[in-house]
Amino acid sequence: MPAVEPQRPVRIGVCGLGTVGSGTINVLARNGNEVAARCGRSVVIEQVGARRDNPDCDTSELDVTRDIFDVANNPNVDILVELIGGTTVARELVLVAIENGKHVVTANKALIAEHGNELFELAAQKGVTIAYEAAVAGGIPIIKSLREGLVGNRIEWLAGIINGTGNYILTEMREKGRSFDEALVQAQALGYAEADPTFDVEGIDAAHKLVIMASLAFTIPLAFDKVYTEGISRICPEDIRYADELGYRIKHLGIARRTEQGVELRVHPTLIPQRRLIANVNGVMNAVLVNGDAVGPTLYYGAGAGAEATASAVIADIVDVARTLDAKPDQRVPAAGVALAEQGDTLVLPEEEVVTSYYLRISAHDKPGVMSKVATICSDQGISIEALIQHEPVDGEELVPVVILTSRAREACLREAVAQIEALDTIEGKVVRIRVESLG
Ligand SMILES: NC(=O)c1ccc[n+]([C@@H]2O[C@H](COP(=O)([O-])OP(=O)(O)OC[C@H]3O[C@@H](n4cnc5c(N)ncnc54)[C@H](O)[C@@H]3O)[C@@H](O)[C@H]2O)c1
Ligand SMILES: N[C@@H](CCO)C(=O)O
Ligand code: NA
Repeated sequence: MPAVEPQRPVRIGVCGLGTVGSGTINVLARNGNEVAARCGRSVVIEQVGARRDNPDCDTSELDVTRDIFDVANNPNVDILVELIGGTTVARELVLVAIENGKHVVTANKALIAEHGNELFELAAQKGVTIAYEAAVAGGIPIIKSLREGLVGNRIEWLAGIINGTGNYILTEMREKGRSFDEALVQAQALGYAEADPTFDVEGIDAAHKLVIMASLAFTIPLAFDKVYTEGISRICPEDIRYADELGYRIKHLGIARRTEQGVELRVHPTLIPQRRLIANVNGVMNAVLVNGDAVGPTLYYGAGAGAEATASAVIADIVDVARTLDAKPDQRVPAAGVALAEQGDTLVLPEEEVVTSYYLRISAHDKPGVMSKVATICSDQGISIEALIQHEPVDGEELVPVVILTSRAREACLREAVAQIEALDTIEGKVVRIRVESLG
């Protein structure tokens, strides 16, 4: 029998030596033998592009350049691993790498969500691949699941806790009574937050991840600008408490759903029943619930952020690319799950048309007839009240907090009802409203 040719090592160039870059180098150093066995060839770090050294990892034996474009232009690099973040220099870097015939592994959801259509197109023309497992839900192999594991299904909907920082903040507020700001500072110190943490708390990061999942689940182009996005910065401790009393948890969810009228793409705080597994996903952990017509509901759970958890996904992509390094491009799984010509249209349903139940919190003057006026306004909009709790006035004030759970209603009807309730002279201030999903 002829001897099997040993495969040459795969040579990677790592750009960015922050949380994920240093985690990737450390995990590769620790698990190099297992990784080599998985890919059938060793993985060699040919070059590192970093503005400065990072004391969290040892690069003393590596070729380090201060100009990341050296890596993109290095003829010995097979795979460029983009871990600098952002959408300007990162886009340029990835374009140059692809033009130079390199495969790309990236953890950058902003880049894929906002420029993925363009990058996938160029990669297809050049016969290279872009892998982005780390971009969604950190270490959880959700991209692999959507792109490969679930392809026998028509996916009806998915819903996920896909921002570790936000989930960490909501958990700290609920379990330890920490303030929003305190919990955010901690999440930043732990390396979970984006360079601009408003991306985490205002739902932009989750929107990036949601469109990537929706694109794979529904085989549609990426449509980041169509996502409805609401953050968690206005969630108050009393809403977390009242939700608990009603048997719910407040989670920041990304939801993608097919309807007959179009696709729903939305990120917002959501009350979900406490009995659901996903309601009990806490701290920096992420979870994605995917509902396929054949398999039914499946749940993916794990660390959504952090140096080594994210490195786990980056390295899985490196192995995937390395295994098919010598394959013909059409033998690889396409970056978008299907050839771009096979993608359908993205008709995203306007938010006003979305139908959900709502949690409403109203500050009412304790006078007779207030609640019957509220009930009439709701019923005129076709909304019924499923539960109502009247709380004790806060700190001896005259105002009484009233919490309502509504039936399912069109967003447009709910908005009209809220406007009319706010106009009542027996109601003070704005109505707090949070969507409710049963996820059943
Ligand atoms: N931190 C996480 O838990 C996590 C998880 C999943 C995905 N991500 C994504 O991974 C990427 C990196 O995130 P991070 O947390 O490691 O960020 P980070 O800020 O810790 O690291 C980024 C590094 O890139 C360097 N850099 C930026 N521009 C550069 C340039 N032009 N030249 C050279 N170096 C440059 C920075 O100096 C920094 O060291 C982002 O896209 C992020 O969204 C992060
Ligand atoms: N900032 C992101 C990192 C992982 O994508 C988060 O908190 O989930
Ligand atoms: Na992932």
